[in-house]
Amino acid sequence: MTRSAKDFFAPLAVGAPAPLREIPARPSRAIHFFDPGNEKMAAKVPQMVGTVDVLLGNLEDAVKAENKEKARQGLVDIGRSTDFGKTQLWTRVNSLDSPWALDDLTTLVTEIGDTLDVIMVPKVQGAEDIHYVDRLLAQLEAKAGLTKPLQVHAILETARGVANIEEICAASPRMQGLSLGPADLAADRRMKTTRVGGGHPGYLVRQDPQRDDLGVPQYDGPRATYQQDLWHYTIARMVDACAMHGIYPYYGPFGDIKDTVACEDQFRNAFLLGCVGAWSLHPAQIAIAHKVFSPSVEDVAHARRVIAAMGDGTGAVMIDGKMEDDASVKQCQVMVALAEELAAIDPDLKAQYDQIEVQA
Ligand SMILES: CC(=O)SCCNC(=O)CCNC(=O)[C@H](O)C(C)(C)COP(=O)(O)OP(=O)(O)OC[C@H]1O[C@@H](n2cnc3c(N)ncnc32)[C@H](O)[C@@H]1OP(=O)(O)O
Ligand SMILES: O=CC(=O)O
Ligand SMILES: [Mg+2]
Repeated sequence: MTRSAKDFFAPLAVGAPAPLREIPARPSRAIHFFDPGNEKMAAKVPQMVGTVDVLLGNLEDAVKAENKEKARQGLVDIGRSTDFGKTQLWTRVNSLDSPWALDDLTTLVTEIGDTLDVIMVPKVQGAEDIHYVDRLLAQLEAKAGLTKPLQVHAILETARGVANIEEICAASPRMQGLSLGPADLAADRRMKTTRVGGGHPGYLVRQDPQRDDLGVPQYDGPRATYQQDLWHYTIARMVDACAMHGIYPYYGPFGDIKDTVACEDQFRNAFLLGCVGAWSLHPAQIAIAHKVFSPSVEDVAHARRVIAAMGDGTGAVMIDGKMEDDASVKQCQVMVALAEELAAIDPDLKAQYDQIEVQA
């Protein structure tokens, strides 16, 4: 049964911290995955602090079954020994139907709960999964004496999860956001792909056939094709569900590490539709995500001009031949607010945005 509105912000265990009323808008352009049980990767984590918005210790898929405990302990060690500064530390625990999820949550919350910001829960099917995690986290927070509630991020990677997307977002005040999990989602939906995210050359639309002088279609003549985005529908649903509930949508993994161009395109589609970040699986993908999910200097300059010209934000003005009004100024405010959040943690970006004032 759904909790009453009054109970929604009450702690779910005696001694647990009060739930957040609002999810803080912290920059999270790249959520960088590392395997804490892989010595080489783990050794790089302290040097990566400050170079990426989020470092995520991954315990789920991509960690071999025999290494699950090692990865969990590796994350505890990293959490204890690293000063993360403004970089957030997230984890992805094993799925709730696995033999590891309970120990993942119990160990991480009690050992490094004060260092962790967000717990990513994979393969979320419905509100019941979030309710389970919500109560368990409250009990563990109380046990560990934590003063700040942990946030929860759900991966959308089952057909049932997509069908229940709104109730998942609404299930707990801990809900921070959703990520698209295109690999598991493709398998669960029985899509006929074998990739981790990105497009597919077979998913396309084809230009109509040219016609000859008599109007007869030339079916064997040249016709352009345009590859389509397999993920448009799901990302659009995520964006609406997240916006409705005051939480944040993210594109997930892009598995073709060498195809940096297509990765950038896929991330940009997600950014333009409303996502705030994407996963980085390899150090090479961090710069791509930072570039794509930071508004361009040109867009910020334009947005500031519109805001300045619109005064109190009502009415209509012409700028460079285009009509701007109450609705476009709101889009500009979204752009400028994001630029300000990012400038606060990224000195290079701040310098670029500050330059706009000089040129204006
Ligand atoms: C569908 C899903 O669930 S997606 C999420 C789960 N998947 C993951 O988390 C995958 C994470 N990434 C990886 O495991 C690796 O990047 C791989 C397997 C994709 C590629 O690894 P490699 O073949 O070693 O890549 P490559 O040789 O280019 O690595 C270069 C260096 O970067 C390091 N590196 C690679 N990936 C990472 C990473 N994610 N974080 C930190 N360092 C990394 C390597 O250890 C290597 O270090 P070295 O120069 O000291 O030897
Ligand atoms: O976990 C991510 C996915 O794409 O599956
Ligand atoms: Mg997955």
